Amino acid sequence: MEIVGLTKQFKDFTAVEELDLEIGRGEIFGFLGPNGAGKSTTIRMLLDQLRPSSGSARVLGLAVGPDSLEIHRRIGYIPGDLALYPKLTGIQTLRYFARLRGNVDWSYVLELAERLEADLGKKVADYSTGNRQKIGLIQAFMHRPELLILDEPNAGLDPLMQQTFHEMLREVRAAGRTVFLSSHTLSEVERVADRVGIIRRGKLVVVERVDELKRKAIRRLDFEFDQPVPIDMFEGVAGVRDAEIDGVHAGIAYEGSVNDVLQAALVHEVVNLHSRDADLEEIFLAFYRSDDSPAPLSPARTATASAPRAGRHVR
Ligand SMILES: Nc1ncnc2c1ncn2[C@@H]1O[C@H](COP(=O)(O)OP(=O)(O)OP(=O)(O)O)[C@@H](O)[C@H]1O
Repeated sequence: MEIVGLTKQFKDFTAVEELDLEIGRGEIFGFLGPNGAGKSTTIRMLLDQLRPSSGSARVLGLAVGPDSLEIHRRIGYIPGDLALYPKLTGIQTLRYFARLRGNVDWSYVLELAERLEADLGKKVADYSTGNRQKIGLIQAFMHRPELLILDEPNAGLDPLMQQTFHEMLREVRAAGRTVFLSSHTLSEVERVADRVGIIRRGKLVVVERVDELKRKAIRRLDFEFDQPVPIDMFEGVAGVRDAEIDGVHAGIAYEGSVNDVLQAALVHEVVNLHSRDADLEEIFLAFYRSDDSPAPLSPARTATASAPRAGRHVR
């Protein structure tokens, strides 16, 4: 998928501004942003449901606009506000979608329904949000599309079903097919996506590999030593952003490789060591902040800005 300068103006309000993005085949791309950031507007332009004010997009090598019929044939899609016929049962709904699509392997549909534990017997009107979403997922996956465009697909799924859904996404990737997954929750995207793009107030503020973001994030180590250690023992150690030394305890915030931190620590006898996860949340929150300050330029810079001041503290 290639998006170039995509812009949507609603009167004098710019919902999406000059969006550039390339997504490769076989990739799970997480499109993250707070409510109202412009995710659905972007997706609706990709689907040709909304005309861009300027810019263009190609999906599966085809031009959005002129080739949209062909694009729709080859993709699977869940809209943010999935509308289903309330009087049909789940199974009737899926048969209807399968007929529209043509060439759907019905045994695969039933397999998906079983994996997602979808209740197909009830009328859609009587469905819970989660079950409605399951029908949405099955219809998006049923024809094994080359590209899945999923707008907030996780809504209403319980944790177990989210896991099943993530497995399904990984299978899609393993088969060389592509996923464009919009979400406002970091934890979902972090678990499955190869790369993320964060959109804020219509602008793409960062596009980065998830593992790269994690690598750049601040991490924490808590040491316990067998005897009190000097308060300056981590001073000048590469990557150390903050050191809180309190007798036999040392809490270290660092970025990059852990080796230098460990080397500096092992000068003394370590009796206990606790490592805390990379604080990706901090990075994302910095991008999400809705104040009027300019968006951060890079995740590395954000991590630096949101990290405690370098130096040492004595409690
Ligand atoms: N038809 C429209 N006319 C005017 N403004 C609109 C229209 N559609 C969307 N917007 C505005 O564009 C902005 C982006 O909306 P969009 O639905 O793309 O956000 P989103 O990132 O999908 O958010 P959410 O997570 O809440 O679904 C919002 O401020 C919204 O009010």
